[in-house]
Amino acid sequence: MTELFEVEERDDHRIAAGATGLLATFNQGGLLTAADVHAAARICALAGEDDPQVALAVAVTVRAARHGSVCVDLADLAASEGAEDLPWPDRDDWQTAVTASPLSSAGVLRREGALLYLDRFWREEGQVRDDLLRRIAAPPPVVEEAVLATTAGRLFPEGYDEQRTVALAAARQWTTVLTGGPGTGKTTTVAGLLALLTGQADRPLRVALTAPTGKASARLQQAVEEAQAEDRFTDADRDRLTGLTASTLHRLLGWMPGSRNRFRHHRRNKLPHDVVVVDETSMVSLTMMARLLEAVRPDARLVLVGDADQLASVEAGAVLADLVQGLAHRAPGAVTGLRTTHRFGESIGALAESLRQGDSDRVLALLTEGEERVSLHDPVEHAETLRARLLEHALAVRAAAVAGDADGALAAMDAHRLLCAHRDGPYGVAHWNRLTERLLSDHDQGVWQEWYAGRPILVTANDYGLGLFNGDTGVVVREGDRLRGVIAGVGSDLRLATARLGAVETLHAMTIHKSQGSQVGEVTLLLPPEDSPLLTRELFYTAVTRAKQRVHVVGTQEAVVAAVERRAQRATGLIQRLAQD
Ligand SMILES: Nc1ncnc2c1ncn2[C@@H]1O[C@H](COP(=O)(O)OP(=O)(O)OP(=O)(O)O)[C@@H](O)[C@H]1O
Repeated sequence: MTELFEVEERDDHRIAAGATGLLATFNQGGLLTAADVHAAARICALAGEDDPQVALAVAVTVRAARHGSVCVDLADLAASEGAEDLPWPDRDDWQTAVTASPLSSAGVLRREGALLYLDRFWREEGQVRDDLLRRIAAPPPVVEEAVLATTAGRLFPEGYDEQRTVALAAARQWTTVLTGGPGTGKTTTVAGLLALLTGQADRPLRVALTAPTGKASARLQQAVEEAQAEDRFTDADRDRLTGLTASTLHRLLGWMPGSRNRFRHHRRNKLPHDVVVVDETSMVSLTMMARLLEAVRPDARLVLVGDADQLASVEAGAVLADLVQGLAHRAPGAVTGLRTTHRFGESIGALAESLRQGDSDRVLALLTEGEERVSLHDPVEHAETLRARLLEHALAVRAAAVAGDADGALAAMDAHRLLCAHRDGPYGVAHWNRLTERLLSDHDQGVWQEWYAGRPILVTANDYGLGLFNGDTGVVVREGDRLRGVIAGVGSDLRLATARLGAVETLHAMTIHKSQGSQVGEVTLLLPPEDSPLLTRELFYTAVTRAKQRVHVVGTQEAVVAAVERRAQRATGLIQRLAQD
């Protein structure tokens, strides 16, 4: 389905002043925004291109990137539901015009079969493909099979068979994509794999544990350390694995001031690590994957861990899902999957699995069976209960924060979260954050300003100086007569004066996109109406799998069915390009 906007007023900011021809028509028709139109007009002007069909092709390619796609299939777009009434150019004429354009000869526009790219994404996708296939074609690492088998038998005893198979495969090759839903033992496998690899080495291995967000990388480190505390690991294993530190991908690659997509480590200055484990790979954009692959030494193990059924990265690409599908044909051994859930109560696991399979009848049945851990509530009938739940949790966070109990406040904050698909409007995070703060201030006069004890916060930008990372969460706590922002960390929390906290949002409610990489006790998932274009299976799955104990879905049955049946589609060419010789 193609999402169009409706022009609401004469000076709607999405309407481009001065646009003409097809660009103006598609802008007024709600497909292109002013930004798409201006970008296309500028690119065409620089190349001396005045064919309106080419300008339209550039604009829809720019638009696609805004929606997370790295390319666009012109013919598909023209035929897509919702956009049929726009005056699309004839498909063949359009392709011919694009091919003949000076923008194509200059390499600004790139074709790959039916797909049209802007140069940057075309190059990045090609680079990801080439680097991966080069790694996969290289002679495999030399391993001591006898030692490997004995150690694997100890680290992965009976009951850990699935994980043993995956860890052994990863030990025997340079590149592994390890997929699995929540609680399937991905971290357990990584912890065991690291011990297997250090057991093979005659010197301490340099291991990088990394993830797209600080929170996710810290969680990985903590989970690996917890797994290694188990009896299956010997003191010798633990000794060899001391000093593991986790960092965000940006920090691992060496973030440079003033540059978003260029890093200190690259093809000519590789990372020193022998093993690089990336968690939450579904959140990694095409651009970051390209930067990572070029920086990893060819003789370093690379393990890309994630859940391919989750939402894709905020920025363009759907790399993990593409690798799972694309490599399944090209290099099946490189993709390993874990299926058995070890953590969830039966019902959350079953709900996640039915969502993964797209079985809307089963999803509805599970939600309405009367099971305590997963339930569906009508938005109107449930409104009062939802408000009461939000207030109850907000009061619990506040009580601990006012008492100066940072651990208690952080724990209370992670006991429940309201997850929304939208940022704005009646189903959006902004509305529900405001509402919760109003409920809280009706109850407690101390809550009426921006900073108050018990304000849960979400960091929205990296600040390397302060050690804050996009996605970190925390809470404002009273400390004597001052307020402090306490950001949850591994081992120790970070305490900062509230004045130093720049890019933060209130976190009584959170978007599902931003919830990726985190888990909480209970989730209340507020589904938007069935016609919301954001309502997709991946969104639903991601929200449900954030919960450790309980999921309350608030929405109509129609919204549930629409969510299960609609896929979040992104146009990418990686699967096809991985198949090519
Ligand atoms: N084979 C197994 N048998 C029993 N328990 C297991 C097994 N594998 C893992 N577990 C336990 O299940 C829980 C989930 O495992 P783990 O954290 O490794 O999964 P995960 O896939 O990394 O989860 P997530 O990504 O959702 O955090 C842990 O408590 C772990 O100790």
